[in-house]
Amino acid sequence: MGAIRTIGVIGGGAWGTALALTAARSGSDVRLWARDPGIVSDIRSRRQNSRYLPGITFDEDLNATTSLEDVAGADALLLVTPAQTTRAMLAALKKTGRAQGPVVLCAKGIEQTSGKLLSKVLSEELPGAEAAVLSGPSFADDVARGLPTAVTVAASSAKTALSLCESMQSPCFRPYASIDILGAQIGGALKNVLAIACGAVVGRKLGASAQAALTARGFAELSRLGTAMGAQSETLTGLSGLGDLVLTCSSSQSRNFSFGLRLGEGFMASELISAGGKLAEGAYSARVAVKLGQKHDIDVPICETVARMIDEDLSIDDALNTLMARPLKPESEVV
Ligand SMILES: NC(=O)C1=CN([C@@H]2O[C@H](COP(=O)(O)OP(=O)(O)OC[C@H]3O[C@@H](n4cnc5c(N)ncnc54)[C@H](O)[C@@H]3O)[C@@H](O)[C@H]2O)C=CC1
Ligand SMILES: O=C(CO)COP(=O)(O)O
Repeated sequence: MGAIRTIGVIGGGAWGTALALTAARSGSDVRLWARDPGIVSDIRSRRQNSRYLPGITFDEDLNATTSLEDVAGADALLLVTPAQTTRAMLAALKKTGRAQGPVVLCAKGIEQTSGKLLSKVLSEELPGAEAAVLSGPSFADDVARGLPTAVTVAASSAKTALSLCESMQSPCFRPYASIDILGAQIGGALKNVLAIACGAVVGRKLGASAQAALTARGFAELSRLGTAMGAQSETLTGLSGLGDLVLTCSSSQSRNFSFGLRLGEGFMASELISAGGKLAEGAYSARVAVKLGQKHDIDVPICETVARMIDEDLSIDDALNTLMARPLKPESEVV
C-alpha cells in the first residue's frame, strides 16, 4: 500500500463528520458521503452539521456529497454508519464498482443477526478489500473541536496501518498503528455494553465504588471474551479496549452511558428504544455478546444482565441483585 492521499468518508453523522474533519486537518483530500441532502447542504453552505454536531462551526471546508460514486474511488474509505447498516452499505459500495483498497471500519458493534464482527461482514461483501479498524477513546464532539485525541488504527498489514495513520494524523489527533483488527473491534463493541451497565449504576445512585467495581469486572469480561476470540492482550489493555472502556464508563457524554443512566433512573429499555433518541450501539450488541460468550464458553455476567435489561425490561434493582447474588469465585484464573 502506497501513500494514501484521498479519503472517502461514508456516513454524515457525528463520527463521520468528525473523522472527515480529522483527515482534512491532516492534509488529505477528503470527500464525505451523507444519505441526507440536508446534512450535505448544511456542511457545504454553513460549515456545520447542526443535527449531529450542534454548536460547532468547522474551520475546514468539507467536500460533502449524497452520491456514493463520488467517494467510492478514494485511496481509502472510512465506513462510519451504525454497525447494523454495515452490510447494506458495503453492498451499495459494491454496486459502484469498488472492489479493492482499504476499508476502515469505524462503527463499534457486532452484526446482530449473524453475530459476526464487521471485518467478517466486509470479507463477505467485498472480498477484495483490505480490512482496517479505527477505534479508541474519542468522542466525536471532542474530535470535531480539535481537542487532543489518540486512537488505534489496525489493518491486516502493518504497511497499510501506518499509511492510514499518516493520512489521519495532526497535532490534535494521534493514531497508533496495529495489526490486530480483531482485538480493536471486540474492545469497541463490548465497551458499549459495559458503559450501559455503568450508566445504570450511576443513574440509580449506587456510588462511585460500585461504578469502579463494574468497570473493572467489565474489563475482566472484555479481556476473557476478547482473548478467547483471538484478540491480542496488548490491544485489549490499549486505547481501543481499556482506554475506551474507561472513557465511556465514566462520562455522560457517552450515549451508551446516558442510555444506562436512564435505565438506572427507572425507565424501561423498551420505552427508551421506542422513543427513538440517540444511537446506543450497546443496546444492539448486548445479546450478541452473550451468544459469543456461550460459543466460546466464557462467562459474561455483566453483558448478560444488560441484555436482560434490554430484552426483558429487567429493572435495575433486579439486575443488581442478580449480579451481587452470584456464587463467590476467584478474581482471576490464578487463584
Ligand atoms: N459519536 C462518537 O463519538 C463516536 C461514534 N463511533 C461509532 O460510529 C458509528 C456511527 O456513530 P455516529 O456517527 O456517532 O452516529 P450518528 O447517530 O451521529 O450518525 C449516524 C449516521 O448514519 C446515518 N445512517 C443511519 N442509518 C443509515 C443507513 N441505513 N444507511 C446510511 N446511513 C445511515 C445517519 O443518517 C447518520 O448520518 C457508531 O457505530 C458509533 O459507535 C465511534 C467513535 C466515536
Ligand atoms: O465510542 C465512543 C467514544 O470512544 C462514543 O461513545 P458513545 O457511542 O457511547 O457516545
